[in-house]
Order: sequence, then structure tokens, then C-alpha cells
Amino acid sequence: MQMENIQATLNKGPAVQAAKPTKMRSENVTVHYGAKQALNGINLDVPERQVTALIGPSGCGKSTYLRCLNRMNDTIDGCKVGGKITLDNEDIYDPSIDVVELRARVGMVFQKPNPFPKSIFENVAYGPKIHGLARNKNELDEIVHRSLERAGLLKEVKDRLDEPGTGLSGGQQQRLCIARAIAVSPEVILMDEPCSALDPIATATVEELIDELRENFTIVIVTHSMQQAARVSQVTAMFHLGDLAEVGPTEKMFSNPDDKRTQDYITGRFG
Ligand SMILES: Nc1ncnc2c1ncn2[C@@H]1O[C@H](COP(=O)(O)OP(=O)(O)OP(=O)(O)O)[C@@H](O)[C@H]1O
Repeated sequence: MQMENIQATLNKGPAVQAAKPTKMRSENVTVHYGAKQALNGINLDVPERQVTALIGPSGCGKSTYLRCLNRMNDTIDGCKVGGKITLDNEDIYDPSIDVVELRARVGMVFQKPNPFPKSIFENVAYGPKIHGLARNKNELDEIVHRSLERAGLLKEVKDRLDEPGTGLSGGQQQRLCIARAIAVSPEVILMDEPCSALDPIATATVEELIDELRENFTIVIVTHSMQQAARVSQVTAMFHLGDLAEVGPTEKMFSNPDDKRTQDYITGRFG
């Protein structure tokens, strides 16, 4: 892929941007799967209300790192996380942390849209119900409508909220999953290749949505598409063989990276 092409797609913001406060900080984060080490000590600050893209060749540890941020790795047998990760300066691996509550604060959208086999309404209402976010049916209705609206889906589904979520198109299903994530008012949304199962038109819609969502949410996205990282993110972190090779403003990472591994990866020399 040509560097010029990627540069043309860069999501150019104001020339000088005020530095955003850190929402999540990782210090010397390591991950082992049994005897195999997958992350070698990651130090990374995720800025608030920005999109941070995680890029790098297959198997370098992007998804593993993403799963550390809401303790999804806890669910994998033999997976051991070391180091420290904070959310608003609070250690998310502290024994006092309620993991269910943490995952409401740090939501996740997966590669393949995975609506529950229930109605569109129920897909979005489920989280607010189990977290007790609505006092009555009216409040629940309002949360569901607002979440679908923010996910850019309300217009398309408002007359069929009782129909199954699985009956929607792939792109609509992914926006439904984003609405479901938003419904519990998370602070951070983790996205693991959210567009990889979508066609180019649905991808463009979801990318526009991600750009809008950063007004209210901190977003961390794993992507294999350099164009996508350039289009949607303000910060890019390049992973390589379990290390963080380089992190910086997306514009710099795609125009003038410091690390040869980043340079080689974004110009298609490996990966
Ligand atoms: N559940 C698991 N059990 C054992 N090893 C795993 C597991 N998940 C990931 N790994 C290993 O950890 C390393 C990092 O994998 P990870 O999926 O995080 O990389 P990635 O950069 O997200 O890759 P891709 O871009 O292909 O999705 C790889 O060597 C992988 O084989």
C-alpha cells in the first residue's frame, strides 16, 4: 500500500490539538498463555475521548492487549496478566474491582456482529436491565431509543423493534451491537476489528459512527486496515511480536514514523 494513499485518508483535525487526559494507563503489562508469553511489557496511555488504533502484523498481540483493558482475558484458561492497568487512576486488576461493573464501564464490540437471538429492543435493553439503569418501562424505552439513535440505527429499525436482531443486515447488526454497548453508558469502548465482516458501504457507515462516538466515548480499536486506522484514529499504537514498537499521533505514524518496524508495516513490507 502506498504511503501517499494512506496520507490522503488521514482524518485531519485542527493542526494543534490540546493534549487529552489519559483515560486508561498500562504499565509494564505482560500476558502469558500457559508458558507462552504473548505481551512483553506494554506501556501505553489511552487518551480520553479519542480513537486509539492498535495495528501490527497478525499474532503480534493486539487482541490480547485489548482484552486486558476490560479483563476479558480472565475468561481464558491459563491466561495470566501482569503489570498494572488503570482506568481513571484506579487499578482495574485490584481485588476490590467488580468485573461485571468494569465491563459495563469498558464495553466491547467484537469482530463478528453477535446480537442475542432476541428482538432488536431486547438486545439493547438487556444491559440497562441487568445493571438496573432504568426505573420503569418509560426510562428503558428512552435508553433503547437513544442508544439506537446514537448508533445511527434508529431510523432503520424504529418500526420493527420487536423483530429479531439476527434478521438485520451485517452492517445493521454491528450497529445494533454498538447500540447495545452504548446502552449501559460505558466510558470506554473496545472494538476488535469491528468492520472485518462488513462490506465497504457498511464499513464506511460504522467508521463515520466511530468518528462521532469519540465526542462522548474513549475508543480503542484493533484494525488490520491501515486506511481505517488513518481514517478513524487520532493515536496509533504499533505492536510487533508482543512489544509496543511505537505509539504516536496517527498523522505522524503514517507520515514520519520513528520506528523501522512501523515504516515497514505501513508500507506493506511485512504483515
Ligand atoms: N486463547 C489463546 N491461547 C493461547 N495462545 C493464544 C490465545 N490467544 C492468542 N494467543 C497467542 O498470543 C499471540 C498474540 O495473539 P493475538 O490474537 O493477541 O494477536 P493479534 O495481533 O490480535 O493477531 P491477529 O491480527 O491475527 O488477530 C499469538 O501468538 C497467539 O497465538
